[in-house]
Amino acid sequence: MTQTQASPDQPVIRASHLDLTFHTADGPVHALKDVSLDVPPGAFVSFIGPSGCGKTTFLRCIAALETPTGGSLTVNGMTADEARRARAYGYVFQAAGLYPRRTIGGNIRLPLEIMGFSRAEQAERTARVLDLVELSGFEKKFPWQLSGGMQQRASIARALAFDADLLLMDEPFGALDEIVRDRLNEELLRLWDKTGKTIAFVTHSIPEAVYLSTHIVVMSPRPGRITDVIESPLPRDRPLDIRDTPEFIEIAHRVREGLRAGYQE
Ligand SMILES: Nc1ncnc2c1ncn2[C@@H]1O[C@H](COP(=O)(O)OP(=O)(O)OP(=O)(O)O)[C@@H](O)[C@H]1O
Repeated sequence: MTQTQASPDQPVIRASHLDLTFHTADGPVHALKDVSLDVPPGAFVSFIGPSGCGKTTFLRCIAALETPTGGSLTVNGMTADEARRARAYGYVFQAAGLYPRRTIGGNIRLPLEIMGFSRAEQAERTARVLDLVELSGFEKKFPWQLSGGMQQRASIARALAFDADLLLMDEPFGALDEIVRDRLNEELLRLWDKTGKTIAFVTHSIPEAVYLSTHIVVMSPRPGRITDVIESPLPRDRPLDIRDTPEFIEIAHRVREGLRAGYQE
């Protein structure tokens, strides 16, 4: 079983002048343009930008689900393909995507079964990740017996189960109401703090990006470019009411300005 560990001084994600043009029947679609970014180990990086600016495409390049047409990309020092084979990341999608005929435990065990973990290790890992997302006791339930927020937590547990250093999350809480989203944001920060993982997180929400992140990457409308990378001065320990502080409001303002600048270029 290959588990990759990032070395302390090597970026987990390194994109250098990344470009991606889709060739479609209607002509070329330039999705990413000259995207350069280093994501250090343990960072929580949010990607924010208008619809269609290439946020998902960038995540899919990291996961080797798309192939860039220019520039270079490494994940833990490997090519995206190598990183995929080494299972260097877990991927959480907007929809929880749980198999309805499998229990929550069965869903979490599935990738572990495929990877050839022993039954004992599958059981140990499933219990540990269910505890991490506060779903202990729900292992034998089916997805339809859980609320949307709980399903999304189960999908996070599944992505955590093989213990990759990197978690890719594509608008995981976009479909949830604000109260549930707030709670899951708090839980995700706790989980990040506890596990020390690197997280790349796509969102449309400025408060969510500012609340969660150590780094906020602001992107422009298509072709997606990076217009600003904001390093957050907020402390690691963040109660929800930090959102009312002047520091928080100032960062949110800078994100908004970055988004606006992207439209004007
Ligand atoms: N497989 C594909 N073939 C052709 N065009 C594509 C493909 N995938 C994405 N695109 C286009 O590339 C651009 C970027 O799409 P992407 O989904 O990455 O944007 P996004 O920023 O994640 O958008 P949203 O916030 O709405 O999810 C869009 O114009 C989209 O239509």
